[in-house]
Amino acid sequence: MGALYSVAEIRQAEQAAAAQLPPGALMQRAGQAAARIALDLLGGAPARPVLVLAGPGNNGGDAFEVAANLAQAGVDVAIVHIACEGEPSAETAHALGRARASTATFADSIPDDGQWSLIVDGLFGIGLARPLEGAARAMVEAVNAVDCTVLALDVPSGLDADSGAVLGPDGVAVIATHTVTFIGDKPGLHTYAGRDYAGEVMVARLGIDEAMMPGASIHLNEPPMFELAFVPRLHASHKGSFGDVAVVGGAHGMAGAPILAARAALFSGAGRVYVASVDHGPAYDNVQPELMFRDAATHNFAGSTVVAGPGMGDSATAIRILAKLLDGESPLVLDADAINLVAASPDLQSRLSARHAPSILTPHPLEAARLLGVTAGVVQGDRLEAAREIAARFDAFVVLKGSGTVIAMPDGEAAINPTGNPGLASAGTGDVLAGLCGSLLAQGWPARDAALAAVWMHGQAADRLVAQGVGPIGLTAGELPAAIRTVLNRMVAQRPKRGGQPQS
Ligand SMILES: NC(=O)C1=CN([C@@H]2O[C@H](COP(=O)(O)OP(=O)(O)OC[C@H]3O[C@@H](n4cnc5c(N)ncnc54)[C@H](OP(=O)(O)O)[C@@H]3O)[C@@H](O)[C@H]2O)[C@@H](O)CC1
Ligand SMILES: Nc1ncnc2c1ncn2[C@@H]1O[C@H](COP(=O)(O)OP(=O)(O)O)[C@@H](O)[C@H]1O
Ligand SMILES: [K+]
Repeated sequence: MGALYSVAEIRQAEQAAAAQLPPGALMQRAGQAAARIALDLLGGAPARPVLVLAGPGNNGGDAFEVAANLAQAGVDVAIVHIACEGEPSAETAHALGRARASTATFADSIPDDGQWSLIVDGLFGIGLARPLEGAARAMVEAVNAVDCTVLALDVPSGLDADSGAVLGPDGVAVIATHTVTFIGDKPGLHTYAGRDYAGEVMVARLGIDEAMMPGASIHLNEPPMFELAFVPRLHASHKGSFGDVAVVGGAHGMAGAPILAARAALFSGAGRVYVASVDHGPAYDNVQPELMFRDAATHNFAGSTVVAGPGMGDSATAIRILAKLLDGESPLVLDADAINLVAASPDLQSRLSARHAPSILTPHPLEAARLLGVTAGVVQGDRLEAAREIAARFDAFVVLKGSGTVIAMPDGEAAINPTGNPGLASAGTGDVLAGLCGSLLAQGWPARDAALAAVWMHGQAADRLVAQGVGPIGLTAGELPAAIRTVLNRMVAQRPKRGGQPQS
């Protein structure tokens, strides 16, 4: 499965492998793998030269190997090198010698009028220690101003491989169309700014055996992580077999938010779905008359999975209802205002931590920041750490939303979601996700699998809609439930077979 490794873990694997190999072997393999990908991207004899940017460290060494290999393959290559102040590593010095001995030419800076068939970014990799300044910064800005295919070596220069943040308050990083990353995949390529800067990510393992890699605690959220939880339905089933969901929210002026969550629950297979309004909500939904409407203050939630928060507001009634729900035994999804209410109340926080039934929290970065008592900038600067911290603090399953949503479990396991697109950046899509999480819980899914599958399907549904021309611009939250239903039924149909008795 798609393991993601921290920089520290990659360094550990690199050292273990290098100890068993001739000097420079890993860098040579990195150069060969990247040159193969570069030749594929060029797709035949290029009309224009390839520009290779080589930094002061070993990322620059990889770049020299790529340059030498491309030159050997008959490609016209120009190299711009930022030399290091001291001595380069032995393998980088060797790679530089190979590049100098090849037909590649060296220039002091990127020519203003240069036109390239491909730019190879070998400025900085996992050794990036501080924001880019001076010549390096100017070079990155020049690359980003050119409309050209850009292949980043290991990591787009300027991007933190652990967090997906661009280094520095006003930092810059290379916007690559493709990234070939070495030894193992890295979380920062898939979350926060990472998806925009890395482009398509390819992993070159450099011949390092899986067994030599450290056990990963972070994975890409892909179907093998959760697909066994999809169960085909038995003929001998009825609506009571698929659980009840009650969505609590809908303060004055916010009646639509719980309805979106409720529709998502209905379209993803919950047996019965209620909307419990905190503020005298509508009597029925004429688009989805299957939904049942109740008063949250008097509704009996026993036996239901509860999704609390969409449009819930912060009234005394909302706080009282939330306290009761936190003390109850129903599986809970807490979203939006329910998260804000918990963040503002040490009393609600201790009730949440003390729960025995599963809780899934679905904060966006600002809601997560309120829970942690920090700014949204701090959360975004290390999304994995923020999600894990909330999961540990409240013994809950956490979905930290945004590009590259992070899912963190109370036991420290974490995943980064690769599906979804900016079409989801519109009001109400989070309500749909909360309703989907609640629906899977109500159908008996373990909280871990429910959180992983809900996030993946929500993004996949948006990706399918965009592929059909429905978005990204103008995609509405209300269009998601039907698309989620299609994705879910496909997942059930494609689920790997498991022998044994029918499951009820
Ligand atoms: N070792 C191996 O077996 C393998 C390694 N591989 C490759 O090596 C890469 C890691 O190499 P690396 O450790 O040399 O770090 P790298 O990313 O080149 O940067 C360090 C240099 O940059 C400098 N520097 C840092 N930040 C800076 C800034 N903001 N502005 C200016 N300078 C800055 C820093 O200087 P210092 O901080 O020491 O002053 C140092 O000179 C890895 O990503 C992969 O591509 C592969 O070949 C596989 C085998
Ligand atoms: N640029 C993006 N790429 C991928 N997913 C996104 C993007 N922007 C938003 N999303 C997703 O859309 C949903 C938005 O949720 P939220 O911010 O709670 O909105 P709302 O409260 O309006 O429903 C989340 O699932 C989030 O991960
Ligand atoms: K790079």
